[in-house]
Amino acid sequence: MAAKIIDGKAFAANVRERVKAHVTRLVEEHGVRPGLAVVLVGENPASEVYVRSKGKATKEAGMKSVEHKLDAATSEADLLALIDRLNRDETIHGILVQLPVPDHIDADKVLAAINPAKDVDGFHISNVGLLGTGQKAMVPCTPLGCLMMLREEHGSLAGKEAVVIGRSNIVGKPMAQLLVKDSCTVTIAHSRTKDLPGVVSRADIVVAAVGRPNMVTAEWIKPGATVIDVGINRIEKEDGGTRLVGDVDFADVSTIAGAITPVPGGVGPMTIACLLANTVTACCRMHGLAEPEGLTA
Ligand SMILES: NC(=O)C1=CN([C@@H]2O[C@H](COP(=O)(O)OP(=O)(O)OC[C@H]3O[C@@H](n4cnc5c(N)ncnc54)[C@H](OP(=O)(O)O)[C@@H]3O)[C@@H](O)[C@H]2O)C=CC1
Ligand SMILES: Nc1nc(=O)c2c([nH]1)NC[C@@H]1CN(c3ccc(C(=O)N[C@@H](CCC(=O)O)C(=O)O)cc3)C=[N+]21
Repeated sequence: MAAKIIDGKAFAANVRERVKAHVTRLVEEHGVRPGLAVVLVGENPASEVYVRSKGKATKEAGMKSVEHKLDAATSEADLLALIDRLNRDETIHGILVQLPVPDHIDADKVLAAINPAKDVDGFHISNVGLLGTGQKAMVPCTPLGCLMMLREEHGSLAGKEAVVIGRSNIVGKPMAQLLVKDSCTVTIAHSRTKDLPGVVSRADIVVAAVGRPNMVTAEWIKPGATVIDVGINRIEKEDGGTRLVGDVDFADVSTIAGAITPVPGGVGPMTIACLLANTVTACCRMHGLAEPEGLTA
């Protein structure tokens, strides 16, 4: 039987509506408007697309949106000075520095400079540590979006076998933490994993975050498993154009999976919706106001 296709775009639209409703309450009842600052260093066509769609979605949700586009040659000191200004700006509740940053800038140092309360990406070590110890944290947007879709699909995740392919700090590791927190039995696989197909075939839940087009095929998948495809890979078409594909061979895997996210239209839109949700959450925490329900981990 063909897999259910999880409509990330529709789910994200629903999350954005709920964010917008909460923003309206914050503005009307408390005179507070959540603000998000996105910082982009250098010219990266893909990053510019994301930054533009983040800005548009932020405004549509009724929030303040600020974009800082810095020259590729911007010094680390100048970037740190901008972050310091945004940290002290009371109209800004969320700060996101688009990754990757140019080689002459130390990304760890930049992330550590962001006020953890405004760290809507959840990349600051104090948020990483809070998440890892099961405390209230800012949770990275992509894994949070994946978790929301999995909870919607399954209700409780307790006792499920989950395999996360990829161990990056921005997707794989925080995804695994969230699944453990929801009582899954979690395996993290990576490039040195032996018998990856064998490991993946045990899973009730597969999250692929690798960056290799169509790597995961039907033979790896336990019948009925839920497959979340985080990968964003731009590949050449026969006609010379390009198209986006995930890390999962969608046509193949959807013949055996129980449910699957498409690329595009799956995890990507949820990432942006969760960024807005995190900005509202950060704003509420900063002002000691009630947080939106169902929009945090
Ligand atoms: N939809 C969205 O919102 C987002 C999508 N992405 C996409 O998700 C993908 C992953 O991103 P990110 O985590 O940043 O990528 P990284 O490159 O940081 O990490 C990739 C991971 O995949 C592992 N890996 C590489 N090759 C293999 C292999 N052959 N078998 C098993 N594991 C392998 C690597 O292992 P090792 O550690 O051993 O090198 C690494 O842990 C990319 O396509 C990216 O574009 C990312 C962020 C957001
Ligand atoms: N500090 C930081 N935080 C991030 O969250 C971050 C980052 N840096 N660097 C780059 C990655 C990538 N990322 C995506 C967001 C949305 C889509 C998205 O909306 N994708 C659409 C398609 C978009 C298109 O057509 O290009 C979809 O999958 O349907 C994809 C990828 C966030 N990232």
